[in-house]
Amino acid sequence: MDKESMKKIAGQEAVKYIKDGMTVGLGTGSTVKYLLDALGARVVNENLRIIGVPTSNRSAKRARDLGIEVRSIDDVDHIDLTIDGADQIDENFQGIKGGGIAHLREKIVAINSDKNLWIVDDTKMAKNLGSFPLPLEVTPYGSTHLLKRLDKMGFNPKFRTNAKGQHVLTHADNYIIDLNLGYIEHPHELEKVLNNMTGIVEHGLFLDIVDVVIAGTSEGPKTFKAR
Ligand SMILES: O=C[C@H](O)[C@H](O)[C@H](O)COP(=O)(O)O
Repeated sequence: MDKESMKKIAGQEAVKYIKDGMTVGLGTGSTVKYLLDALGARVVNENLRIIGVPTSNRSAKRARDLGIEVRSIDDVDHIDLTIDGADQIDENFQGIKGGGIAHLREKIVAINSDKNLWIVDDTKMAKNLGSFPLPLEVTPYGSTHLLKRLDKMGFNPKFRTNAKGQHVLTHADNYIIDLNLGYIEHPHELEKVLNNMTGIVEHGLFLDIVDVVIAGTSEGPKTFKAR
């Protein structure tokens, strides 16, 4: 089965966790797209009343187009459940996110949610993190010096650029540096190091955040309780 079909299976399974009246954080990415399609269908067919809190302009537009009511995080008093994609998930359900440059908003929404559910195709489930490059959102000011510092630390940093060689800009007009680490032996230690570095606005390590993971597999959806 191809990856798209596995993403679709995960998105369609996850929509079952959304109940009438909920405020739901809406993640970003190609897997979340399938969730939004399935959620839009429920809003129309079942007259489901939910409020969506999107983590990107892309998800906000898609949700609105599908008839899902959306509000900014600062206009809701709580979020019951957030459903998002992920780039890599290790055997302890720690994750890397930010492949689609949305991890700053995604982390803000995630830590303000009662529950977090991730949806992935099962090729993203790994023993360890690190084969997927770890994204950092960084302030443009001083970013060349930050890159040098990260390089000296052995983190193999690279600015993320577009086809024209220009910096990719985040929602907040920041840059992205990807760390090509290969293998992250101690994610919590790395998290502490990155949290303490001036100029890094947010990194894509999502540790101890997810509650449930749904992986789309060729045998159907597989659900894992992370905590
Ligand atoms: O910045 C983007 C997000 O963290 C996405 O959730 C992540 O990149 C997974 O996206 P996709 O479902 O497209 O692989």
